[in-house]
Amino acid sequence: MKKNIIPHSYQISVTDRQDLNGHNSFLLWFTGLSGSGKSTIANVVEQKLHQKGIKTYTLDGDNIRKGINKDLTFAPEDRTENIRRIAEIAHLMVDAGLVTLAAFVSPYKKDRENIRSIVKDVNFVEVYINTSVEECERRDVKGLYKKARAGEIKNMTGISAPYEAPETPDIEIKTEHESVEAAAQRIVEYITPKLSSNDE
Ligand SMILES: Nc1ncnc2c1ncn2[C@@H]1O[C@H](COP(=O)(O)OS(=O)(=O)O)[C@@H](OP(=O)(O)O)[C@H]1O
Ligand SMILES: Nc1ncnc2c1ncn2[C@@H]1O[C@H](COP(=O)(O)OP(=O)(O)O)[C@@H](O)[C@H]1O
Repeated sequence: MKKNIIPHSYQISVTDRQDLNGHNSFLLWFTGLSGSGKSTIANVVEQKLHQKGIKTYTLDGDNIRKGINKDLTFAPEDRTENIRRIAEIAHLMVDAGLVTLAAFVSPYKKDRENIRSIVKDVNFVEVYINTSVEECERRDVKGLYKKARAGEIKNMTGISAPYEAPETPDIEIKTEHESVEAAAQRIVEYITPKLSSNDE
């Protein structure tokens, strides 16, 4: 605890907010290479949850790297800071009672472990979107792999920067063998018991 920062105790707790919402809150974290399918699958999962009346919010590159983290690059120490800040934001969102989805490359194992400690283990569901770099490069949704091969982008994950795959993710999706719809449905089925369980 930092000196002279004394927390105020508020009367409304996360449990009160969850009771009002009628469901628990937690963080669904998607990790994988650029173009692996994180945003596509997270988007369908969020739609399915929304249709069930679940309160959600999705954090991704569009609302984070263009906003609060626009000062950060793709150098390793900046990626670490990127993920740390996102984890702190996600922590606030989970505290606010939202099922929070986050889709970031998050290539370093130690950074993903740090998320787990920030939001607490019980609130963290790790989804590994496992797509080979060959397939991501074939899709090349944003033309980044082409630029990386041409040397126009440095530190491109999978090409010139590492991706440390999760060893024991909660859910693993191999997009070369599973459709977007099937993957999203499997994720929703996995988290459904967590929405209403009281074993926090
Ligand atoms: N060098 C390099 N490596 C990887 N990705 C790159 C790079 N430069 C730009 N981009 C684009 O930025 C998106 C990844 O940002 P993240 O914040 O998810 O990255 S990280 O978690 O900090 O590693 C990633 O978005 P997604 O394609 O949605 O994953 C890319 O579009
Ligand atoms: N089974 C699948 N799951 C997810 N995406 C898939 C799948 N098959 C093909 N794709 C395509 O791969 C691309 C993934 O892009 P995107 O979701 O932006 O990836 P990321 O967010 O990981 O960078 C999309 O064009 C999507 O339509």
